[in-house]
Amino acid sequence: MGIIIRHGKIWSKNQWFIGDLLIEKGMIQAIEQKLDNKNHLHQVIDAKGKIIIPGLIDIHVHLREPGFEQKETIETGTKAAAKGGFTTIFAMPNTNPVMDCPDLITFLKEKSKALGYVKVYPIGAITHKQEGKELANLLGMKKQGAVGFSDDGKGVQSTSLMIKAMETAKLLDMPIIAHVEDHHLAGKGVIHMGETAKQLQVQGIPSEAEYLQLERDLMLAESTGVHYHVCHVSSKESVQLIRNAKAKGVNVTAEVTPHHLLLTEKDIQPPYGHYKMNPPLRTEEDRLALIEGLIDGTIDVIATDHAPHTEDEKQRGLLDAPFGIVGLETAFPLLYTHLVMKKLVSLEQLIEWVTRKPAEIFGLQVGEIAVGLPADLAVIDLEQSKSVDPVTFASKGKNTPFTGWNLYGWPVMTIVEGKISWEQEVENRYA
Ligand SMILES: NC(=O)N[C@@H](CC(=O)O)C(=O)O
Ligand SMILES: [Zn+2]
Ligand SMILES: [Zn+2]
Repeated sequence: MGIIIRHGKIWSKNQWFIGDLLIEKGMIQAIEQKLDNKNHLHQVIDAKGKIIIPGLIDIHVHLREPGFEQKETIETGTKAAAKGGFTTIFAMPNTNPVMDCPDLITFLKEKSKALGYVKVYPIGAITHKQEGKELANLLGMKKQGAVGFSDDGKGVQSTSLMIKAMETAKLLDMPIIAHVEDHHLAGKGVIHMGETAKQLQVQGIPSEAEYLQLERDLMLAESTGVHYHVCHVSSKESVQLIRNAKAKGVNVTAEVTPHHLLLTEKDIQPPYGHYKMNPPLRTEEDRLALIEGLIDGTIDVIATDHAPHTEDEKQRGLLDAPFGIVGLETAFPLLYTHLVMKKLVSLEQLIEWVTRKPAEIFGLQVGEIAVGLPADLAVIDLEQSKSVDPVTFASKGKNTPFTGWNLYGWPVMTIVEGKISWEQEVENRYA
């Protein structure tokens, strides 16, 4: 028995098609105007008025397990992903112990696969314990299924170590996924070094902390030829550096988060902890440069940097709260409501940045809807509106600055390899 999804507006091969879609054995078997359901063999789902798009892909997620299960677990994090319309995520290695060895890569792959909510690809650490002192076992982690290497949460301060990391990753044909941050320049800063930091009399993090290390890395990426991916770009200077590097043919790709696209330092308000993330929210000029960078292809994809923390930790206030906000369960509605509905970008562009593009830059065989491909799908109701309520999150992390925002474009069903992984109707029934 398979599934027929009827009357949906399907995004397939770069165009919209209104009709039926048949899923069997985990694969998309047919897309036609009308499919009949002989002998009622298949489960039928009515998707009239909804769009059916490739399952969303988030290449930057913190699942926190092992070690920080009070913030999130593989189970709650992958459930949150499914609820957000995601079918594939990359998990960052800043766990405890740090994912810096083959066994931990295997642990994450096996546990997430057994749970089955979404496909999880581990990112291994660049350096042993993310201490920035010696390279981790990159080859061993690749063999167990790591898709890239990152010391996310920290910048790699040592230039010589970064050269070694890039040379090794290049040999292994693996990407370096870089959190760029000069720790001396960032100092004890908590938000962007700008107007709001002045008003609140707190130390700021200058844009230089990001873009000077990025400039170093881009030169090294050019000389080593490695695929260098920049995490959570936040400043206009970084956008320009990436633009220039791409024009020179450097093998660089980049991501931006929904919060850096939609918020600035001016939005920072109590509870301050919910506006504290790394890199910080910057200025309106930076925000506009990020949108421009996306549109002109300088920035390739949108990734959430889903970074759950406990409410206790976040209530410690601006100075003492940890950096990071959640993102999986609000990403698509936020971007749809505030970029597409405001006509800054098209729906089709948005879909590209969260499906086909991330698959393309990391060589994944997902991100498209077509007959013969795995059935990884998100069904989305563009007309459904509701306000963000963290109490309803599947994630343990309730740390979002978007509480109360009224948004359109909520996922109603997520299908992973032909199985319904999350369904709004079922959840509502038991709520
Ligand atoms: N983004 C954040 O503010 N925090 C992330 C680390 C990171 O992505 O750099 C975290 O792990 O909490
Ligand atoms: Zn980071
Ligand atoms: Zn991160």
